[in-house]
Amino acid sequence: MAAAPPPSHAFGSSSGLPTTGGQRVPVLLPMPFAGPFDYKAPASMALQPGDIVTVPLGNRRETGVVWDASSTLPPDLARPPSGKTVADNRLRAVADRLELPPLNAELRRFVDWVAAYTLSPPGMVLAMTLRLHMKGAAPTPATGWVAQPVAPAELRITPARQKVLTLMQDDTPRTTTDIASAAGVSAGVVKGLADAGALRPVLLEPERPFAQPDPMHQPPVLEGAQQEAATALRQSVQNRCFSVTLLEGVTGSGKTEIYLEAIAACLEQGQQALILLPEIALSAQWMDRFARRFGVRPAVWHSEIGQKARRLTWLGAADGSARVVVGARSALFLPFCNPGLIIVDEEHESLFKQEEGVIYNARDMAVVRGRLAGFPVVVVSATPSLETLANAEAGRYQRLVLPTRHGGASLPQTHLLDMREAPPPRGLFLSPKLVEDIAETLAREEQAMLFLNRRGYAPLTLCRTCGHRMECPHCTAWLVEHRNRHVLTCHYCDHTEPMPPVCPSCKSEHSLTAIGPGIERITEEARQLFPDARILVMSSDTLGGPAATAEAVAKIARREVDLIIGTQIVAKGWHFPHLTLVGIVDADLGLGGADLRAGERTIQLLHQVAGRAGRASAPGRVILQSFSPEHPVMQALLSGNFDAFMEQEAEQRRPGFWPPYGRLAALIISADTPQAADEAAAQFGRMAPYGEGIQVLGPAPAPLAVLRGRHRRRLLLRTWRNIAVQPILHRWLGMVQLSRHVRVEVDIDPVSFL
Ligand SMILES: Nc1ncnc2c1ncn2[C@@H]1O[C@H](COP(=O)(O)OP(=O)(O)OP(=O)(O)O)[C@@H](O)[C@H]1O
Ligand SMILES: [Zn+2]
Repeated sequence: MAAAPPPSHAFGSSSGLPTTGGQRVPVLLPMPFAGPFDYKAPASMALQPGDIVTVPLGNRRETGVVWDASSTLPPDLARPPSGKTVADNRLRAVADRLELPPLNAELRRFVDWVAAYTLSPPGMVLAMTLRLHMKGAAPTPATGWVAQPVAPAELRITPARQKVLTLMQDDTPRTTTDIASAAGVSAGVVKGLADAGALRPVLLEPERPFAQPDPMHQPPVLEGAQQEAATALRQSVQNRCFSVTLLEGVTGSGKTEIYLEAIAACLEQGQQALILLPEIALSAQWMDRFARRFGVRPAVWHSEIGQKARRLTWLGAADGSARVVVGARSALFLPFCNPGLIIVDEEHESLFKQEEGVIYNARDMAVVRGRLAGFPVVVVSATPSLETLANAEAGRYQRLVLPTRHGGASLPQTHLLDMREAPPPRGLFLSPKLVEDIAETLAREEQAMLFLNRRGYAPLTLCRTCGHRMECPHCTAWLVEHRNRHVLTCHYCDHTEPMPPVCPSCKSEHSLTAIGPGIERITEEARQLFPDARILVMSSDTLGGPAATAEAVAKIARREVDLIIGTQIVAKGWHFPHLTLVGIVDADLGLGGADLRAGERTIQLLHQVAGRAGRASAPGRVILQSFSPEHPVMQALLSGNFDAFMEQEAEQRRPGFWPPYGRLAALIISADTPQAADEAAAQFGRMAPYGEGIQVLGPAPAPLAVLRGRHRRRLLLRTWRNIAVQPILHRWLGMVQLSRHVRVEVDIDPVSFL
């Protein structure tokens, strides 16, 4: 863990651009300090902002980045000045400059900006861009050998040595291993020749792992609206300046196809493109598609690529050899040297919000990066968020719309099943009508899909005798039964325990009962109903990783599956041409709770799932099982009038200044005991900012009042849109003295209200 800074270092600003040795330079370390620390450049070392260096910190050595002497932040975001300046004679010296490409000015500004916007220590944002082992991070250029033009006079020639010298007459640099195997000698012979001065060391070309995508490899033939949209996107890339475009289109309209054209334009002008996908592990089809269009696969970035791939991709971004990177939200912090475009696909996805560490929304920060560096950003969705729609309406974003499915495919027909009128038999969850439709679909040899966004067997286990509920010992949450594994598990903290043989409270036997369905239970029901159907379950519990997911998807495409049962994994942008029926087991799930965006989120998810049906020639159908078919969300899904629904949402949020018509920031206070949490929350409540257009809601216990053993309270700051929340929060946080056991998280533009 980072120790407190040693006294000889304090953050402070220094003046002038450090370009010559001997000067004071600020160095930002990837740690939770408030800002950079000053160091002294050794006389022999000319340092520039952006250089990656190692410096002493306490008695350790740390990697950091030479930072800018003065802040470039707008006044709204600038932090109050802090710290004192260390006297010149007490500065410690920078130890070393690493052979790595420096972080350019745009990226440094971006790091500062994200830190200031999210109220995070800048070093923690820097840590996201330095996510690789810096030591030995540069591709140590392999050393090779060439023959000296004139062999040393005293060289002893053996037959083995002669073989090497003959081989090396062509002047091609080779590694020791290559020489040994090509000449059929041992490595010792090569080494002997080198020691004797007959071979001269040369640096070999660094490894170039990224094949270059070819924009002309296989361009599509575009039709009417597609053509127009592609031309507009190409144009914004060619303009080489900041803009944001919303590419909106019904599922299957060809949005992906169109934004690949924007990437082609970016490649044609020699720039790099970044595509952010909400769940990169689920992008097997996307990768294939990219390869069909451009002839090669793109570079990939997410938290699970290995250390070597991480290093190569980072360097490829920095030296420009990685021309296209597709990644999860963290790819946004890669050090691109020549970025020309960012695409945010499925921009409405809440997965773009990182909820831990630096709490940020990658979609919004992508727009910031585009603005700071002057390139276009394209956000893509079939069901754009209200934030994005409002930006389009206000003219801040351009809007391109693809109104119909590609190739004459029609959108699926939607049917609402009122579960109060046609309930399933007791203890079961699929209504007779849905069962009948699945049977018909399977009889036609088409595929069907059942969607339920709940892992496991049952969300609640209850004792029928005493009413005891099986709850997580560390969280305010029920334990979810996973019958396949014979366990109960908490989906918030992963606490897992075996299914108890008797009720832990009243000790009754055979009294614990599963309440409600999870996907395992639906699968059990489906197996009984359709014993001959080939069923495939898609959830994070059944698909171990990207490879298993890719294989599952390929099986569906090969028609080796009749019925797919899945959680939200099935909602991703899959293209299953033989799938014609989608059944949504519990359409109301997700509408409860105090979430501001519950309706919006539900409609986005269900629309996305529905969009998997009927994407090729056979028409698709969607069946929604609902206990509240009159709900506006159900009615909108039925009519397909997404715009009208979002207008209603807007009307509900506008008067109360809820986002996007006002700003929100959440404070989440957590402590070991409920008393400590209450006390800290009350202090924040007493110090709450006030004023015209500023309101604080709470404190109140968080819906997840206990999480991983910590007691949580929430406050919500809501302001008018034209009020910046960061200065208010700085002042507020500065007024409350917290004990060491209390933690406060700041969540700007919260997406989760748990
Ligand atoms: N102009 C075209 N030429 C050939 N194929 C096309 C064209 N446009 C779209 N397609 C095909 O139609 C299918 C749907 O297109 P695509 O996946 O781009 O739509 P989308 O709008 O991104 O869909 P979703 O939102 O459901 O993910 C894909 O198989 C795609 O290859
Ligand atoms: Zn838990």
